[in-house]
Formats: sequence, C-alpha cells, structure tokens
Amino acid sequence: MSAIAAYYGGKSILITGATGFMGKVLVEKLFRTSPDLKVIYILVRPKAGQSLQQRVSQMINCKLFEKAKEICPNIFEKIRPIYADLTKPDLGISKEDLEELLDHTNIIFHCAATVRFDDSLRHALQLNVIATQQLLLMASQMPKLEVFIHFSTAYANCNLKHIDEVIYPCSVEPKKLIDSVEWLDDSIIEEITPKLIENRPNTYTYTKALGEMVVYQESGNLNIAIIRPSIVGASWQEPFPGWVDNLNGPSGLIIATGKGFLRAIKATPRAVADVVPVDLVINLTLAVGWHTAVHRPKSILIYHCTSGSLNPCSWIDLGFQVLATFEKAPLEKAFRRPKADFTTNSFSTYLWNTISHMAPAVIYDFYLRLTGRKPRMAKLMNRMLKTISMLEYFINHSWEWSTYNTEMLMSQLSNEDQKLFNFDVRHLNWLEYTENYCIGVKKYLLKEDMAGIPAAKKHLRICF
Ligand SMILES: CCCCCCCCCCCCCCCC(=O)SCCNC(=O)CCNC(=O)[C@H](O)C(C)(C)COP(=O)(O)OP(=O)(O)OC[C@H]1O[C@@H](n2cnc3c(N)ncnc32)[C@H](O)[C@@H]1OP(=O)(O)O
Ligand SMILES: NC(=O)C1=CN([C@@H]2O[C@H](COP(=O)(O)OP(=O)(O)OC[C@H]3O[C@@H](n4cnc5c(N)ncnc54)[C@H](OP(=O)(O)O)[C@@H]3O)[C@@H](O)[C@H]2O)C=CC1
Repeated sequence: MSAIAAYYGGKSILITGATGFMGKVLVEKLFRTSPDLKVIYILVRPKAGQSLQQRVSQMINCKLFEKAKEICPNIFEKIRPIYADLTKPDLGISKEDLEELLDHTNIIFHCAATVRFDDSLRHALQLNVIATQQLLLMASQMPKLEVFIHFSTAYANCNLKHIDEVIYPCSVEPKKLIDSVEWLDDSIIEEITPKLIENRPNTYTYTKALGEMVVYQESGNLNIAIIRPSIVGASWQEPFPGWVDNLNGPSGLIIATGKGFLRAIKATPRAVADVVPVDLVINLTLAVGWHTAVHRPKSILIYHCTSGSLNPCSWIDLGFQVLATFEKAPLEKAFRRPKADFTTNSFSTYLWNTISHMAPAVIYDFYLRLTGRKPRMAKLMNRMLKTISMLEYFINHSWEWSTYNTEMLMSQLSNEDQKLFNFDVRHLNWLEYTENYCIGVKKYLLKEDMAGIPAAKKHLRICF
C-alpha cells in the first residue's frame, strides 16, 4: 500500500492555479492515485466569458484526464470550483465560500502565479507576493489544516551561481515594498523596477523570491514546504508521455524551431538545459505534501526539483534531439527547413536575426502582397524575436542547485512510493524524453494528426 496515496485519501484539498499547466497535472494525479480523496476545492476566476463550471468541464474533458476519469468516475462531484480572483482583496472569495474553506481544508497547494516575464512589478507583486500573504492568513485560520505547499521557482535566486535549499533575503523588505507600491505612481514603479530587481532578469523571478520571504515571515505555526522547479517541460511518463498545453518555457521555442521560424539562437551551447518533466515535479510535490504533514519538520524545508546536478543535458544536445525528431515527424506547413544554430555573441546574433529570420519573413510578406494576401510574417518574426530576448538569459547562464532535501526525501520513500511517485530524474533518458516532448507538442498543442507526416515531409522538400 502506498503511504503517499493513502495520506491523500479522505482529505479536503485546496488548490490555487489548478487550471494552469502544473495545476492540471496535480489535480489529475491526485484523482488517479487517491480516488477516495474527499474534495478538491479549486480557486478559479471566470475567463473568456466562461462560467466556473464551464472552465472545470473544459479542464476535466481534456485528454489528460482520461485515465483519471476511469479510475475515479465521480471526478465532477469531487471538484468544487470556488470563485476567486487573486488580485482582489481577500482573494475575491465570498463569505460563504470562505467559511466552507476555513472549516474543511486539510491541505493547500499554492500554484497560482503570474509566470510572465514582462509583467509590471505592481501586478507581479499582487499575484506572487500579496496573494501568497493573503492565502497564508487564510490558512492560519483553518483548524484542520495539516500542510501548506508553496510553489516557487529554482530561478527565484538566479542572481546567485550556487543555490542552496534555503530562503535568501531580498534587499528590500516585502512588506515595505507592498506598502510603497500602494501609493506610488505606475511610472515611478516602472522607473525603480530595474534597481529593485538588481541583477535578476525580470519581475517574475524577483517577486517569486519575495513570495518565499513572505512565506518565511508569515508562516507562524503553519506546516509549510516550498518546491522550486527549474524549467518545467512536457510529461515524461504520466499519465502518458509528451503532454503539454501551453507555450511557456521551451515549448514555444520547440514549435518555432519545428516550423522553421527559429533557426539560430544566442545560447551557451554546453550550458545545462535544466528542464524537468511536469509529472516528475508533481510526484515530488505530492511526496513533499505527505512527508511534511506526517513528519512536521521544525523549519520550512525547500526542495529543488532540477535535473542539472543529477542528469545533465546541454542546450546543444537538446537542440540536436529536437531537430532529429522533427526530421522523423515534421510539423505541418513549416515556413522553412528546421535548423538550430547557436550564436555566442551579439554581433553574430544580429547578423543571423537579419539574414536568417527577418529577411526571409520580409521576402515572404512581399510575395503575400503580390498575390493579394495580407502580409503577416514580419510581424510574427518580430514577436518571436521579442520572446527570445526574454528567454535568452536562461540559456546563457548556468546555475548549480543543491538537491539535499530532495534526495533525502527520495531515500525515505518505500519501494512502492518510489515507483508510484517517481521523481528520480536520473532515470530520465533525454533522447527519448525530447522525442516524446516534440511529438507531444505536435499532437496536444498544435493538434496535428500523425497521419499528416508524409505530407509534412513532402512539404519540407520544397522548403529552403
Ligand atoms: C531547439 C532549441 C530549443 C531551445 C529552448 C530554450 C528554452 C528556454 C526556456 C527558458 C525558460 C526559463 C523558465 C524559467 C522557469 C520559470 O520559473 S517560469 C515559467 C515559464 N514562463 C514563461 O515561459 C513565460 C514566458 N512568456 C512570457 O513572459 C510572454 O509570453 C512574453 C514572452 C513576454 C510575450 O508576451 P506578449 O508579447 O504579450 O505575448 P503573448 O500574448 O504572451 O503571446 C504572443 C504570441 O507569442 C506566442 N508565444 C508566447 N510565448 C511564447 C514562447 N515561449 N515561445 C514562442 N511563442 C510564444 C503566443 O502564442 C502568442 O501568439 P498568438 O497566440 O498571438 O499567435
Ligand atoms: N512552468 C514553469 O516552467 C515553472 C513554473 N513554476 C511555478 O509553478 C506554478 C505553476 O506554474 P504554471 O502552471 O506553469 O503556470 P500557468 O501560467 O500555467 O498557471 C497559472 C495559474 O494561476 C492562475 N491565476 C493567474 N492569475 C490569477 C488570478 N488573478 N486569480 C486566480 N488565479 C490566477 C491561472 O488561472 P487562469 O487559468 O484563470 O489563467 C492558472 O491556473 C507557479 O507558481 C510558477 O511560478 C516554477 C518553475 C517553473
């Protein structure tokens, strides 16, 4: 009998960010391994004119949940969507809903965040820091709460080279900053942002670091653990290989490469591509939840969920593997033949961007105009270059993360739990994983049919 699966049985679990990439995988795994759990409360905001119930239906009716629905046919009854908006006071939760949450919640997984690299400091603070603070306050009023799991990122302290499983202080107190942005004008906040984030690349990593400080400062008597994943990619094994549903992290760039838009990128070829599969992150999360609840460590433990120190893969190897997969299973209607050159300085990057990215786009737009169609390629290319400029920092630096707590936890699991909640990245075969990732991107993100591969190959023959 799995101790971890048994722990979640009969529990009332509150999840923020359940409609996001990681949140969905967390909900799915919980239902698949602990179908006897009592209820999962998910904090959801209405979006794109959809009601909460419609959002839940859309989530549960996607392919990811097929297996879980077989194992737990009453998933719909066990999910209780709660209207919430994490940018609002009291998280936008109604009084009645709040009472229900306070009375019943046993476990909290706090996944919600803004993961945008270009967010304003005000908005990133609101979601990644203030909402965390409010959720902790709510948690402190829950008599049945056993554990609070907070999702951070391995890059919260990307201003350091070696990162231990500890909380590092930021130069400005989160509370002081929160007070200040309340009365400061947006233009002034924008002006001071570079000074505040210091040598971090964006407000995301900075506010995730502040979020950790808030967790530390406001933990009170709560039983808390923090998970810090690095770059989260498609699923490795569960519930099936290659599942991914958004463009974040490497996924968007994998598509851009497969479609022949992105043919060169400024990167340190031998730097570690610290990607971790989403199912591995969720397995670790559930194991941490169980361990923290059962063993109640004296202080907040931080768990790095990274691959570089145990099973490293370089950006150049990843690039080759992506190209090799798209040779066997190309994406449909590629703009150009896939290629993945790595540039190492600003001048060659500028040259490549002009010759290999912008020039073909401008020429193609000219052709579209000549044939009476609307030009679109240069605009798309500019957008891609902007995205790359935001991600470049992460492919041109290297970090070392210690994984003492993660390894300690692994050694404490029974054989059965090590299999059912496998988070041992040493078993990951990068070649196989990357191939499944690219196929997953093709099937689940782009919704391309595998039967179209011969036509896609034929199309590539006429590409330049
Ligand atoms: C072969 C070699 C592989 C190498 C592979 C290297 C991977 C190297 C990853 C490092 C990654 C570190 C990750 C840290 C780990 C965390 O802790 S955080 C989690 C990761 N977070 C992210 O990845 C968020 C990054 N994205 C953003 O911040 C914003 O999307 C951007 C880049 C600022 C763009 O903002 P925007 O201009 O407002 O655009 P947005 O509305 O978001 O999207 C505009 C268009 O761009 C597209 N797009 C959005 N994101 C992407 C994307 N990532 N890629 C492509 N297109 C995209 C959208 O589809 C959209 O197209 P349309 O639907 O309009 O046709
Ligand atoms: N993906 C990655 O590579 C990594 C992610 N992480 C961390 O993991 C966690 C999950 O990330 P991921 O799943 O990728 O992120 P997603 O962007 O896929 O999901 C974010 C979730 O937060 C919710 N959310 C955002 N704003 C609000 C709001 N105002 N009110 C209520 N809910 C809101 C979103 O809801 P909605 O569906 O309505 O938009 C969504 O459910 C985050 O804390 C992130 O920092 C850490 C390392 C790497």
